[in-house]
Amino acid sequence: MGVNSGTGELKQVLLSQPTNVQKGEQLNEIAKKWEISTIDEALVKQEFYRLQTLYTGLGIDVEIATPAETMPHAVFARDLGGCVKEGVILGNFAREIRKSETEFFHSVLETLAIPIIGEITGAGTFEGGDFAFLNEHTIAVGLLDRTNQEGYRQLQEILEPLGYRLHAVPMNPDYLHLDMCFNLVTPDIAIAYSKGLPAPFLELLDELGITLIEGPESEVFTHGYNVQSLGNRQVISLAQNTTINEKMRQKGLTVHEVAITETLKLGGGVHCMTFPLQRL
Ligand SMILES: NC(=[NH2+])NCCC[C@H](N)C(=O)O
Repeated sequence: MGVNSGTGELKQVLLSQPTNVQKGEQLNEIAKKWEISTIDEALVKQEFYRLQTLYTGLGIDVEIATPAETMPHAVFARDLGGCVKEGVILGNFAREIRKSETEFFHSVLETLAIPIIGEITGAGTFEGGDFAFLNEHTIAVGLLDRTNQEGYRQLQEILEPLGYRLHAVPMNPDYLHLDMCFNLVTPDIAIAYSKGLPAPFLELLDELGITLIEGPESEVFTHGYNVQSLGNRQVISLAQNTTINEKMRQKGLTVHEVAITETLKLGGGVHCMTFPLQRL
């Protein structure tokens, strides 16, 4: 079980069914241009089903969580925490409306017999959208709108004794999470809004031999960088993001397109919706 990289072959994921999406509040700058009460829940459900079907069709096992109606943002299961090969580190949501998700996902993971190796607590906040493997031993942690210094410190306390090296990536909070700006798609290629990434992080990527497929700031807001790596040079990406999809194909990647537009209005995409449970 477990996840030992960001680009190993994806075998099992956790998705969380959308519920009551209009009852939330818009929590981030990316989502704020849409009035939440106008979001079409039936369409969001259809899109969820589309993603689920795509995963299943690709031979990836999908576990489905069914959150309570009080958890309109739980559809972004990624944010529950981080998964390494030893088990899951549960996060601590920064926004009040998402706090109850931790207990919910805790029980879901227990039911699935997934070990929980730590939890961020107290003044520390950490959301899984900020957690990115760079290689088997190196993990980048975004410090934007949701994960704070104390959350990062607690993560170090949990992961460094296990042999992981962590790197903080402070960025503009308007971009919400690291996974809105940066995603590794093969062991040595990432897609990124590079102008938004801090210089020490760009240097680290260079040292690790990771090259970038780059794009403009506007693609942060169209969820262009929020792709899901499947391993074996394959990714799931949004059908409408033709420019970034073409750039990935030019690098020899196989891009599986999914038609998701309505869910994006809540400020998350395919990567945010997917919590990887197992990669080989
Ligand atoms: N990993 C992500 N980028 N998640 C997006 C989360 C969006 C959600 N509406 C929130 O603001 O919390």
